Amino acid sequence: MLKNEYLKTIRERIQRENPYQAEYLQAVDEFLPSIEVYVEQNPQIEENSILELLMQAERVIKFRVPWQDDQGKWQVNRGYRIQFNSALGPYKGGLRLHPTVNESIMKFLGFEQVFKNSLTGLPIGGGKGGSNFDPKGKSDGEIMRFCQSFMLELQNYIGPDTDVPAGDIGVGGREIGYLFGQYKRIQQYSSGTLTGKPLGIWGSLARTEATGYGLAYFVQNLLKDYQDSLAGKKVAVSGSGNVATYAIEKVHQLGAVAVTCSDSNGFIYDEQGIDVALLKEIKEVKRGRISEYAERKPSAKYFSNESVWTLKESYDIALPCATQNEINEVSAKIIIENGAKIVAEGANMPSTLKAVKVFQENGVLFCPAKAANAGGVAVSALEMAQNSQRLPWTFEKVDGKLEKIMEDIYVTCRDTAKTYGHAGNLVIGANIAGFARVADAMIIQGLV
Ligand SMILES: NC(=O)C1=CN([C@@H]2O[C@H](COP(=O)(O)OP(=O)(O)OC[C@H]3O[C@@H](n4cnc5c(N)ncnc54)[C@H](OP(=O)(O)O)[C@@H]3O)[C@@H](O)[C@H]2O)C=CC1
Ligand SMILES: O=C(O)CCC(=O)C(=O)O
Repeated sequence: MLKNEYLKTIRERIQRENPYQAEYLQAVDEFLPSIEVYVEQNPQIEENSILELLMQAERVIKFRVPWQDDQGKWQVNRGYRIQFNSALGPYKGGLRLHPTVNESIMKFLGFEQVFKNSLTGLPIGGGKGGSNFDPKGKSDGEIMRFCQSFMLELQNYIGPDTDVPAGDIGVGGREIGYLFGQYKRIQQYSSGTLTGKPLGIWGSLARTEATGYGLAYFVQNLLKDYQDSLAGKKVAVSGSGNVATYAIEKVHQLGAVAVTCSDSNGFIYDEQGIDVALLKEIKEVKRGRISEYAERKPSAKYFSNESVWTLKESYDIALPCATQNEINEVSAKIIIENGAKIVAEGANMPSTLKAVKVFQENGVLFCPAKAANAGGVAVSALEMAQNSQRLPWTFEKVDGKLEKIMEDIYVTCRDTAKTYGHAGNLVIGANIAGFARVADAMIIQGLV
């Protein structure tokens, strides 16, 4: 519950202006209470109407995306780009292709991206985009025609110093390649306009791995504070896409064993540890379903139409890496009963507000998405740097920088939480640290 009168008026206004945007309101309700102590100690925030300005996306772009399917029939989807805040640099954030995409989901993602990008310490503002186009079951030709049509509109609003989109759910190297090709046809060859590019068109080494690896580095830093490490830990992971796959790969490299993964049809429990090579073959090469994993690996059990978070088996760490609100109050309690001491969010907002409360009240070390999954966008910013320099860096160089950035983010969140009287609360640490830098930049620039 908010106590500060200024924050109450901000919350009421957001409710009035966005009455049906449940996900955006949820992200706001996670954020506002956690910066209360900072706002009370820093009167310049209210004096300069920083929150009135910040909570309003700078620009919300909505457009029609017509495309022809393989039967020659015209289909139409809705496209979005939310240019949320540019105080720290060009808008930066992924594009999501999923049938659930709507303005509320785009806005929650864009809003959180602002503070996440700020935490990286790199010169990037926050944005997000996407479409309710469903890539599942579509041919390469259909994906290409959709991406070309999407870019026909989007190209009006992006560029290496304006807005730099990348991937998210349903958008990987293939889609970024098609989007880039269309941008080049209409505008010019400008490699820094999109990140997450395939290596053949000047993507960065380690961008594919960055979000999942970064998540593991974040957890490793947290454990270090408790004189512990990932070695020997049992880890439950949800999802089987980009973030989940490389989180599993890195926790294995650091000596832990990940025993689960999932897609929207069910989940796998493999007591021997997820076989990452098999997972990549099924998901990245064949674009198949996770059920095939159990058909090919005798030690694996498949649970159809169930979430990982219904599993009742012991593990030490939970890494939700699929989608928003996949963990509710009930599953949070199951995770705690299973013995998890750490929950680190690879996906964006995978825990409901009630789930976060359950974790925090039960002493779980909870690592919020905007800090724990910032490795992806951080390496995207490094991709922009390489593109500007016109020089590719080695995998080791990028991965080394990623490791240091994740350590810095962890330390910043930990120390900020302590400074403001909430030691151990990484939600408060992440939100205050991310917000303070954006607010300062807005004031320096005359509030624009
Ligand atoms: N890619 C990146 O660099 C970053 C991604 N993220 C976040 O991480 C999460 C995963 O993204 P990413 O791995 O890139 O996406 P992918 O498209 O590669 O994978 C998404 C995974 O989540 C599952 N999933 C998606 N929607 C649902 C749903 N409604 N219910 C159950 N499962 C679902 C998918 O299953 P299925 O195939 O069945 O749909 C798939 O296994 C998202 O929240 C994203 O915003 C955060 C930071 C950076
Ligand atoms: O790499 C990027 O720019 C986008 C990453 C992203 O969408 C995210 O952090 O949620």
